[in-house]
Parts: sequence; structure tokens; C-alpha cells
Amino acid sequence: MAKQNQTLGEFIIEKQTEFKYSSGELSKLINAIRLAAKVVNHEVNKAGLVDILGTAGETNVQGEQQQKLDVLANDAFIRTLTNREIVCGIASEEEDTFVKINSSDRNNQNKYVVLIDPLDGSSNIDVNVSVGTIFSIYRRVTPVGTPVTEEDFLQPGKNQVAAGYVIYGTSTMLVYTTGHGVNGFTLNPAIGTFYLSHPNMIYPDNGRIYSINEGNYVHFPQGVKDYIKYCQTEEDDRPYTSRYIGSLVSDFHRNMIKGGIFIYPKSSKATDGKLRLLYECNPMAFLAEQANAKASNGFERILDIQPTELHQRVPFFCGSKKMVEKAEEFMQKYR
Ligand SMILES: O=P(O)(O)OC[C@H]1O[C@](O)(COP(=O)(O)O)[C@@H](O)[C@@H]1O
Ligand SMILES: [Mg+2]
Ligand SMILES: [Mg+2]
Repeated sequence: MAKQNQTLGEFIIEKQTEFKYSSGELSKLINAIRLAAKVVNHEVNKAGLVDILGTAGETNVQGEQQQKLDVLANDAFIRTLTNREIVCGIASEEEDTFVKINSSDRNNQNKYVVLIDPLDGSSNIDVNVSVGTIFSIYRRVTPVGTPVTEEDFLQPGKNQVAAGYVIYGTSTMLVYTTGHGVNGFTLNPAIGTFYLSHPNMIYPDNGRIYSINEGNYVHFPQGVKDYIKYCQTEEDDRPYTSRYIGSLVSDFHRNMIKGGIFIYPKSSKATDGKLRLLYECNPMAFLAEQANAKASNGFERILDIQPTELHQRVPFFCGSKKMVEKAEEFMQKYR
């Protein structure tokens, strides 16, 4: 049983002993992510003091201007995971294609691949609003001992063995699941240790917060427009409150604690929406379902979607079960 204020390190060991056949590889991997998160946290906290605000001058495969912190966080996670030789491949929002980790054959004995969004909420970096990191872990499908292929990354979200995020906000937290509930750990910056502060996190079944970039309203599908109107109507426990931070991790975290729905729909400007299936929607959907919530593309369960491309985008409806079901009802009307 998770004990309040248990350290993340203790929790990882305790959870490992619960699995008789566990090789300890996943524990080492979560530990490495913990370390990389601390490295990035250190940089994020002093952004503005040192020259890490602003753009890096490069454009990533999505055609987005890379922020200096995007690049820094990407390097920190790839370096930390590579040096510990515990994964056989990494895919990242900031890398055109997946990175094969095979400095020596021994590396290929590893059975996990990791997909990361090293810095989520990039548009908020320079304005001191909370940002995050998102990670997703799979067991490879190709034989151990052979170089990884794209097939190892293009797995449906329901195959994830672990997923989580780090939020660099008023405090720094690491929140993750290995398919046995969701637990949140807060970093004590004085001693650099994560402590279990939010055991067994559960989304309220219903909520009163809706979170969507209404600036795109005119481009939204009619179902989404109708749902927004529903949220704003003076009836029953409505109107709901509108909250939109613009960092997926932060909007998700708030909704998980308070109850709410986050929607990034497709639009006439972005026919598949904006968020990436593999390293944004799948990990958040796994966490949501483990916390008794729901995640779909408005019609289909996110975790059932068969990926076809590393950086593909999907419409994203995620949050308190009753709210997502209501939004899906509106979408169904126009299917
Ligand atoms: O500015 P918009 O269009 O509302 O988009 C905000 C969304 O884009 C993101 O910033 C995309 O993630 P990245 O910052 O990792 O590219 C999400 O965190 C956020 O939910
Ligand atoms: Mg992101
Ligand atoms: Mg990002």
C-alpha cells in the first residue's frame, strides 16, 4: 500500500517487488526519467536568468519553431536514457524520426521503447506559465537483439506499459501509471527528492470546468460549437467555468484534480486537430482511464487507435467521464 510521503525511489522498488517476474528494467527506466526531469526542472526554474528563453532558430518536423528549452529538454532526456542503456529506441516530438539506441549490441537486449514530448506547452515558456514533459513506454514488438523498427513505436495506446508527465509549475510534480492506478509525486527542491503527495489520483466523474481554445470557435465542427453552448447555458449546474492554460499537461492536471473536460478538436484549419497521438494523446489517455476518466477523438477510444505515423495528430476529448460522454453525444449528432 502506497505510503504518504514515501519517496519515488522507494515507491518504484516497492512496486517492482509486487511483480514476481519483473526484471527491474522498467524501474530503472522510471528512475532515469526521474533524473532527466530534475535536470530539466533545474533549467526551467532559472529560465530568464540564463539565456534559455526564446527560439533556438531551428524548425522541427512539425514545422514549429523550436524553443531553446524544447531542445534542451530533448537533449536531457535522450542523453539520460541513452547513457543508462535501458531502452532500445526513443521517439520524440523534436526528432524527425525515432532514435535507435545501439551503441553496442548489448543495448539491443533492452525491451522498452520510449516516446516523449520533452517540453509541452512551449508557447508558455517565455511567459512563465507552467509547462511539462510527457512520456509513454512500450515493450518492443520486434525481437530483442535486433535493431528497433518503426513498428515498435506505432503501437495502439492500449499496449502502453507505463505513461506519465512532469509538470513544472508552482511546484514540480511527476505523475505516472504502470497500469495500476495513477500516483503523483512532488519534488522537494531543497533536497531534490520526489515524495508521494497525491496517491491514487482519481478524476471526479463529473465537473464544472471546460477547457478549449475558443479563439478557434468559428473553425470548430458543429458538435463542438453545440457542446460549448451547452457548457455556457444557464441550466442545472451550468454555466461551467472556462479555463485554458494552453499547456496540455497543466490543463489535464487541473481537470484531474477538480473535474473537467479538455478538448482540442479538429477544425477547418487543422483537419486532424493539433495534438500528437503517440506522445501527447496516448499517454494522457492511459492516465485518464487509470484515473477513472475517459479519452476519445469525439467518437473512438484514443487507446484503440492504430497509429500509422510517428507524428500523426488526432482530435482529443479528455476528462471527467460524464462530461466526455456528453460532448460525444453532441459530436454523434453530426457524424
Ligand atoms: O495554442 P493552442 O493552439 O491553443 O495549442 C495549445 C496546445 O499546444 C501544445 O502547446 C502543444 O504541445 P507542444 O508545446 O509540446 O508543442 C499543448 O500543450 C497545448 O494544449
Ligand atoms: Mg506538447
Ligand atoms: Mg513539446
